[in-house]
Amino acid sequence: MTLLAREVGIRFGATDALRGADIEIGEGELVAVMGPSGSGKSTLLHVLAGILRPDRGEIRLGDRRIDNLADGARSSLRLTSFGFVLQFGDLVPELSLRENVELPLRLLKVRRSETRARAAALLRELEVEEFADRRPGEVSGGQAQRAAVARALVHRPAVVFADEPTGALDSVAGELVLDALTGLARQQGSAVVMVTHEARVAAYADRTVFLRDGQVAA
Ligand SMILES: Nc1ncnc2c1ncn2[C@@H]1O[C@H](COP(=O)(O)OP(=O)(O)OP(=O)(O)O)[C@@H](O)[C@H]1O
Repeated sequence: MTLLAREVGIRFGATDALRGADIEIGEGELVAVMGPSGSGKSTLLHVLAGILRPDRGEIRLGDRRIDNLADGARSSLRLTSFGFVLQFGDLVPELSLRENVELPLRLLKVRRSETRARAAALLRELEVEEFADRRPGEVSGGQAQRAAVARALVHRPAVVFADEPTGALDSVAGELVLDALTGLARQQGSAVVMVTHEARVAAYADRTVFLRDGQVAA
């Protein structure tokens, strides 16, 4: 499904964070978003993902307009169609890596046996199986972030949003996370929208979009 933002604007007080931003992410496409600090990268991600509601413009997922959905419908859309990887893995600290990865499927009421099998397969593929029963605080940052990648992809979302997914990692751990994120997304046909300030990270994407002053540069 294509994710499309057209003429999107949002203002925080006196700051126009987005000023008529246009972007289209094709089905299964990996797009990096770059631009100076304050240019609106994170805001664009949050608007595309239905976390922030734009003041103007529209967002569409496939043929469905999603920016004007009620809060409940937007939450359930996020759960079914989107996955998230943030800079500092936002895994639930009280749950094991395995339980964190299973969480989206449990919320979606997928059968228990299938939930277990899918989470286990991803944990194995991302090479964090041996730490699966530890909590996020008991593994390295890179291991936790790979579990966050598994959690973002386990329900095979249409789009995964990643905001500086390797920002807190050294380059070796960062590469493992990017290999995992982009490799799995390509394998299962999930699109990725990834905010980064590093060209090395953007190189994993099919295409890079540049933001400047709240607009997508041509
Ligand atoms: N909740 C908010 N309240 C007020 N201003 C905000 C808020 N969120 C973002 N802004 C402002 O909107 C503009 C865009 O912010 P945004 O975080 O999207 O930029 P960014 O390109 O992701 O920056 P960085 O690379 O530094 O993370 C900035 O001027 C920022 O100060």
